[in-house]
Amino acid sequence: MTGTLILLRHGQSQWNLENRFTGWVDVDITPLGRLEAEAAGRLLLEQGIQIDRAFVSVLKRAIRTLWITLDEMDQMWVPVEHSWKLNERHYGALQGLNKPETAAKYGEDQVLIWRRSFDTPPPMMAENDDGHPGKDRRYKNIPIEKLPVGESLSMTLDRVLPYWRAQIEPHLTAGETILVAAHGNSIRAIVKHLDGMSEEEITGLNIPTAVPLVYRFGEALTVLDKRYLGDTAAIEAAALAVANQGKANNE
Ligand SMILES: O=C(O)[C@@H](CO)OP(=O)(O)O
Repeated sequence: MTGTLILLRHGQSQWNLENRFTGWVDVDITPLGRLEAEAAGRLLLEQGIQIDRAFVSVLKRAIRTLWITLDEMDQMWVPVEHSWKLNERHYGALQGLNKPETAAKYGEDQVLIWRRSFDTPPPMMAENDDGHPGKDRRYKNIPIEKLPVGESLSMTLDRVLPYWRAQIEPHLTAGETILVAAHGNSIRAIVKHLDGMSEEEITGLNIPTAVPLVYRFGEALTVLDKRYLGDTAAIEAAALAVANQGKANNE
């Protein structure tokens, strides 16, 4: 038996609430998002899970979710590594736009392609946009040509996977229990890899906010089992609500 992995999407963010494309915009979690993160911590605690190490993006909605979850578990002392490689996919020129309004303007089919197709990127952010990651101090050590201005899920996977292999996998192989606090689409990229999902299958996967997804691994990191912690019907309803965020009439 080797390690255990917990994948945790951040709690509800202000732009989840407003239903806006978020990507790399650093919005915080809402009061409900904080409660969701506390509930995630309680679920992990009930399972007696002891975290050895945590990994998190450099976006505050994931960082704060991690803090609250670890606080609830009284395990705030665990080593934490931050990396932009775990950031949400960059949503390019869509960032900030309201999803139902975008669906009303461009059609639900187009929005579904932008949100869930494997390899169609969103329209790119302009190089001179004030929100360009090259203008953000937290990315100053990353060569400008490596900073995305819009990513498909495939492009997200291309930056998540080398990080996963180099930084996270060795700890699982060593038998550690790892918590990864990240985002809907960076988690979808990891799940696609772990479950060997096809490009078709991954289009149907939606990750609910702040529900711990626990993987247990056997030799050579084969997946022994995978399950969400919590009430199955509520989790399915939450995933469906995420899927429906791209509908034109979704308020
Ligand atoms: O807007 C985003 O950054 C993501 C996650 O909230 O949305 P979607 O589910 O549409 O990929």
